[in-house]
Amino acid sequence: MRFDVVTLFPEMFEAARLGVTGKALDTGKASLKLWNPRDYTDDTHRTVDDRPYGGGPGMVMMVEPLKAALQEAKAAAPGSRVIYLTPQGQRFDQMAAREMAARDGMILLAGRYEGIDERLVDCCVDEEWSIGDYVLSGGELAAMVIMDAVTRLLPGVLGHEDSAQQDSYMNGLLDFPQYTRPDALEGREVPDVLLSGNHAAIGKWRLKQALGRTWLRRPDLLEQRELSEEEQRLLEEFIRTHQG
Ligand SMILES: Nc1nonc1C(=O)N1CCN(Cc2ccccn2)CC1
Repeated sequence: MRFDVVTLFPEMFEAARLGVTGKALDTGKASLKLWNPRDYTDDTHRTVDDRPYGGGPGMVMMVEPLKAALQEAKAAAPGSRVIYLTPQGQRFDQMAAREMAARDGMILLAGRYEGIDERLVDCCVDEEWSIGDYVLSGGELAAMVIMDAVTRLLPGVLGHEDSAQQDSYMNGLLDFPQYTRPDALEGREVPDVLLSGNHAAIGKWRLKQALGRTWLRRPDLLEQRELSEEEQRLLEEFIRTHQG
């Protein structure tokens, strides 16, 4: 997976060199190249923003430096589609992450200021994606969210047990509660079943908790998910005990 990112703040992507994404980069399962429009300016102040036609607050990313950086990235990654991070984009989710993880690469365009010139979107952007309905200071964090979610899905990046956990977590349910030492914390005990060593009972307890939590917190997810007979029974059991 080749990630190319057009950004005015390449330093932010040092964070991608840590943890799971850092290991994926170190082992060559992913690569990251940054393209800074400021390197494509030709004035002494290295200007990268300009005033919007029509007036109004804020600045827009200047066309020429951005276009030059984007063209270089496209030349270096000819097969990669250009993704523009913007609140106006389609909502990114796990299904989108899975689809993107199957690609050879992507060029992520991280905008700052009030955005980019619409003619650049028309000529050079293939897809617009949003990570949620809130306004960030730029597209860099959104780009890193997508890079992280996609990288975790690349073959060999997560260990087998992690990817199994990832699958269980994302099988359309919220995660079950997690516990670790000590087994008693200020009078609060770890559920006995988790200390029992009975893996069948532990699995059943975890599935019931995942179903129950999803019912309580994200009933919308349950509506999209077929339940097996056992899952239906476990959920009904959870609801009965929850309602007392
Ligand atoms: N939410 C999000 N999910 O992806 N990106 C965001 C996000 O908030 N931002 C902040 C504004 N930036 C610049 C901008 C401003 C206006 C129009 C287009 N671009 C883009 C990235």
